[in-house]
Amino acid sequence: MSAQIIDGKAFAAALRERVAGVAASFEAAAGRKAGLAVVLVGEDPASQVYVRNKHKQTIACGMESFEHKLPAETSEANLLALVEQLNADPAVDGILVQLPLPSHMDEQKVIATINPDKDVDGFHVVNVGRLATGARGFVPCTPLGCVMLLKDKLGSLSGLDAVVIGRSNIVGKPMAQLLLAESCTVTVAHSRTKDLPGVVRRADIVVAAVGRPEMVKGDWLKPGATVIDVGINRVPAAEEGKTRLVGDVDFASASDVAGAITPVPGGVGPMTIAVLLRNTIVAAHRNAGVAFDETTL
Ligand SMILES: Nc1nc2c(c(=O)[nH]1)N[C@@H](CN(C=O)c1ccc(C(=O)N[C@@H](CCC(=O)O)C(=O)O)cc1)CN2
Repeated sequence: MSAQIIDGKAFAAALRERVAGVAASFEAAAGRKAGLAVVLVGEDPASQVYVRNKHKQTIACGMESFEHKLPAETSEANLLALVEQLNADPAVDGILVQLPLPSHMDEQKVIATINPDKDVDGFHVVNVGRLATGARGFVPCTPLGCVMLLKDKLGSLSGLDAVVIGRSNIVGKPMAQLLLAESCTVTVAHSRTKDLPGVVRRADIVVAAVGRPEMVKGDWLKPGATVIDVGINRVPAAEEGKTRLVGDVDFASASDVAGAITPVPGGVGPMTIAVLLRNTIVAAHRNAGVAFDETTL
């Protein structure tokens, strides 16, 4: 293995420290803590873990955490009413509805009900438009975390060739917008891309967000490329009945060719919640009209 490991867990811990410092000065200036409301519908085991971790880390950063857990059979109307209530609550600076939602709910309709200025997930079409046009808004947490890791490793990304594999609204599309804003030459590849290995081999930066375990192989990479693995896939482990977590990149072969690579777990995943806390403290300042230099986060 020759690649450097990009330690997302350590970077996320340092970001949370900075958020905690800013949260303390926000409380002193505003006379209240910043607040994050997280809504979980149903009992998806992975979502339960993510929501529990969001709650713990929000408290640890000195912010208020408002958890709302609704049964899987809750009607969409009930969920929309809760979102409206959170929109109107001055103690709530950020609102996050954990995805995926049960199949009887329209995710886009639910997201569209969140006040865009409390949409710390950055999924509302208003924030999607703001990102696309370079206006100030909220940027989805996972892609923003990936860009933070890339800039920390490479410095300026200007002029680099980037390939994003995957075109989801949550990761692929905003990732492409962010890399474009950093003056990369961006290609968005997907399941129908012809000669995917050939396309990936041109890239200085590869972001894999396709949801297919260990799909990207070492011989797809340009030597020295920086590889960001967004995949979180549970696959059977060697031991009977156990599972293990792998990314969308075949770490063993890729780390022989890449210059730097994020591991799974411990790479991009921890950045998602750290950036959520960052977006929440930014939202609190904007909504309360308290000035601070957002570039320090
Ligand atoms: N409303 C949202 N829903 C979902 C989002 C999101 O950003 N907003 N992202 C994902 C889930 N997610 C946060 O919600 C998330 C995923 C992964 C991690 C993480 O720390 N992963 C660890 C491994 C954890 C494990 O063992 O399973 C890692 O990669 O090291 C945190 C948050 C979908 N839903």
